[in-house]
Amino acid sequence: MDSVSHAAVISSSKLSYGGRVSFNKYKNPLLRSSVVSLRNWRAPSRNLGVLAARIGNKEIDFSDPDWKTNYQRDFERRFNIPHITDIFPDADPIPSTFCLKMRTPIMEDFAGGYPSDEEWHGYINNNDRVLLKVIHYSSPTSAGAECIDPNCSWVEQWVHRAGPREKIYFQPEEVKAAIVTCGGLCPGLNDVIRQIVITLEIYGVKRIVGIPFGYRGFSDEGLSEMPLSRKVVQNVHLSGGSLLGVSRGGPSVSDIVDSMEERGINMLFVLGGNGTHAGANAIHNECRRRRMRVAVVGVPKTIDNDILMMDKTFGFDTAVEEAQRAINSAYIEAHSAYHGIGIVKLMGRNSGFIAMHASLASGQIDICLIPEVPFHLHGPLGVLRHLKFLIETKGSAVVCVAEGAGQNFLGRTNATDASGNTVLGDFGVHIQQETRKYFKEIGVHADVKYIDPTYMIRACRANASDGILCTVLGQNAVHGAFAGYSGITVGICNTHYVYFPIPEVISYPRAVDPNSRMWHRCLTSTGQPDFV
Ligand SMILES: Nc1ncnc2c1ncn2[C@@H]1O[C@H](COP(=O)(O)OP(=O)(O)OP(=O)(O)O)[C@@H](O)[C@H]1O
Ligand SMILES: O=P(O)(O)OC[C@H]1O[C@](O)(CO)[C@@H](O)[C@@H]1O
Ligand SMILES: [Mg+2]
Repeated sequence: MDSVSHAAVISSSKLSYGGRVSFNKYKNPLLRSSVVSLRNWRAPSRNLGVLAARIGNKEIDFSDPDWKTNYQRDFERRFNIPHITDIFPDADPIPSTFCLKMRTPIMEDFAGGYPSDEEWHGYINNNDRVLLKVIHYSSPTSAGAECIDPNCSWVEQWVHRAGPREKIYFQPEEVKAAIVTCGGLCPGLNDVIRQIVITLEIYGVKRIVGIPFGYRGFSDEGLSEMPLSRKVVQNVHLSGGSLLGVSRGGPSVSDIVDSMEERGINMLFVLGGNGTHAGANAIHNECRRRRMRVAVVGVPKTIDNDILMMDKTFGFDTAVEEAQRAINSAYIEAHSAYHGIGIVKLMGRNSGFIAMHASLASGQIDICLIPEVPFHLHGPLGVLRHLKFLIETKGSAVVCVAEGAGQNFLGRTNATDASGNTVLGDFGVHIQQETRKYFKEIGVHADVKYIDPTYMIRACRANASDGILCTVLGQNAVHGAFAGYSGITVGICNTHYVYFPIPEVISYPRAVDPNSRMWHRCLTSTGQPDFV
């Protein structure tokens, strides 16, 4: 009897963004983004008696008639985005240099009394908010219900709307802006760089530089900053990768901030994943500690789509699209061979979003294995037995595995990369070998083909959908910095663009919820049984 693959939801790397997180039946990711422990909370049911939940340092007593108001107040506080006036209360804003010139309205067009040209300026008001959750679950047992209290009450939660403000807190001629790209590659990095530069220039910024090869570029002698302008970035989005280069590891936060001070950088745009954002937040805090008038703004970058609260991160769509070619090849190989089995391994260290979405998109996958959903390989309920069934009934099969799936079947290496991320074992190779062995043992012919397109799905140009996302995120990053915000990141939430405080989106990696509608849709599409 083999062991069951465990849900690898929390990275065991050195990155600890928000302390330890205890997972439980409670489904609301907002609650999970702090240390959450529930007391006297048993199951989502309407008829429970004493109820309380600990959220961060706060205890919620659901019998208190004001619990919702208090929760919302606390939520507002947590999702408040740091502003320059927090440390410089006397900082005076100036009218924005970002021009939103509208055409002169023709009165017939606005017969109902549309605002005049003066009133309709097109800027975002600082009090504008976007609703974080849009489903009003009528029951805690509703599919995918994300409840705060056991009755699954409706609690409005709002986050800050992104975009250009009427007043700005930086004189463009005094700005030196820097862009840095860290972590692994992701389609769309160049699109974001391009748009940040273009938008900065529209505000009137003349000094814009790229920091080469991630945070390392702040400290490594011999790596000099790259002057950026519209001319330099005009066509960079036509190719994949990062114009600036990427890296893992690098200098300490204090060395990075020393370097920023030396270079006179007062706007820093940081493109990266969880680790990079943890770094960006630490840089923001250090700048505040030193009372530097600086804006640090992140743009979440990960093909894995593992950042909390966002509809998606840029590069994810493209990665899913690129994965189609590998899946289709695996399908053709499997379908054309006698008892063909195609296996495709896709990226996704902690989260199976790429594998799940690529499987759904292709319609060619019979078995999708992701880190979040435990499974047996061997035994009567195991994956291999199901493969035998598929060979007997369909004649061929295609399997899609996420890189982080099935890690418990492999020996631990304890190896880490330069950023401290755990180096995973190769489950794709393992399942390929086990499949061959299994069919040999049972005396059934099987023609197993293994495709690992790992870097091919991210080392490519962004598709059109990601291109748009990158463009809007890049613009909003600049708007956020000029509006005086720092320690924030940009994202898309329920199709609207928003600013989040960094700690709230990186407290743990976002993962596929095995109870979600999307995972169930994937199962409906593949037709796979539970392998436990
Ligand atoms: N907790 C942290 N505090 C400060 N810096 C960090 C922290 N974690 C990671 N970093 C730095 O952030 C950079 C990128 O981290 P990492 O290699 O983990 O990639 P990432 O941003 O998570 O992107 P990817 O999605 O590609 O893994 C590295 O230079 C690393 O040193
Ligand atoms: O080989 P590299 O560059 O460290 O990147 C690999 C990692 O990048 C990721 O896509 C994360 O962004 C993981 O899924 C994968 O493990
Ligand atoms: Mg990471």
